[in-house]
Amino acid sequence: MTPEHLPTERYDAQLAEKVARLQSMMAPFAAPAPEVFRSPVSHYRMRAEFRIWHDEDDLYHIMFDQQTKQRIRVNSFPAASELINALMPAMLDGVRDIPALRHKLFQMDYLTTISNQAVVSLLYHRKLDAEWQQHAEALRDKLRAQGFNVHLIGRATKTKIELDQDFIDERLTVAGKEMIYRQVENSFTQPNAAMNVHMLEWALDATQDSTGDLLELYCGNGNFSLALARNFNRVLATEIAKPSVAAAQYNIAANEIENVQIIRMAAEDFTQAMNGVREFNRLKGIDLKSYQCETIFVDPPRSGLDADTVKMVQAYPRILYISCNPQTLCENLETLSETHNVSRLALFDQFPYTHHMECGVWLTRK
Ligand SMILES: C[S@@+](CC[C@H](N)C(=O)[O-])C[C@H]1O[C@@H](n2cnc3c(N)ncnc32)[C@H](O)[C@@H]1O
Repeated sequence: MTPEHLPTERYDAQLAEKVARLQSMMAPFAAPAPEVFRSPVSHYRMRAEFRIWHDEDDLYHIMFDQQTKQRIRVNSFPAASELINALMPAMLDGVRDIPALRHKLFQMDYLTTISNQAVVSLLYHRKLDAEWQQHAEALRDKLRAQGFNVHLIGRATKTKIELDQDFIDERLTVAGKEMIYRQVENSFTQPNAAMNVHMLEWALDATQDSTGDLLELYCGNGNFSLALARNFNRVLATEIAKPSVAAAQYNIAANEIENVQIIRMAAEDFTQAMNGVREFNRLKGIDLKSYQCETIFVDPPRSGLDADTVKMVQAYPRILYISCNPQTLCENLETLSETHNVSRLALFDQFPYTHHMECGVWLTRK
């Protein structure tokens, strides 16, 4: 695959290979056949980052070939949203002839939503000054006059200048209900919006007959917490990153959801609190014992769950586990499968044309 050409004709074969690979990885755990969710074959990524190459009076977006490390010029990027593709030439046109915007610009990061909002970050190897800000504001206004709903951010060492805001608001219809999700620049969000909706709807379906409350670790901006709130009395969710927690708090209010509480804490610390190893100020005023959690939901980073958290998770009758790395999922399942059955398995093709797989398991106590 080159950045400008997606082998769409090979999409089905590549997905079939992933299904077979996942099935063989999950065979030791007697998992059922996966429920498979296809991605759109193009324009599926809501975010993309490019290096910027300066060539005399011109400049363009580039990527590096992962194998050969060679530089590849990228005029269009069909994996990314239509909005990113429309913004890419507009950004270059806006920067090319303005030395204050162009000087030592080395990267542009794009984040977009299907609600058609965008934030573009310009990264520099130099200090940003008032002149930069003045020209960036002019560029932003020019882009808006062209019809883009865009926000610009300048970044340099220890500096972040947001011209007006560093977030955009996504709107997703999840099982018939429109949800608002604030997404913050440089914070985690699911990259493939269509696949995110499949994941949310699958999680809702898996937990539809739940009773009691839900405990969630690694909740990000409340993506799953808010969608799943309708299946539980209450949701208690934790997340380490401050901007994501702030976005989650906003999203609770914006969606008028009253049964979700977010705590900013590392999963490892929360596990210690649950095990009574240590007391934490952040948990003051939160009556953990009042929660009747029969289900736990985890969506950890690629490294999976640490050993103590696996043990803590294992105490719950039902476990919903979304993973962007089946390798670490399988490592965790070696322990979890001692006490739980894999009742459902799903493959979400979040990363088409790559080897990466996103999957979900629904575990029920034996
Ligand atoms: C795969 S993302 C999932 C986020 C969210 N569930 C979603 O769908 O957008 C993993 C999240 O775990 C958070 N995280 C990473 N390490 C953590 C830790 N040690 N404790 C708690 N959260 C952590 C990251 O900030 C990120 O938001």
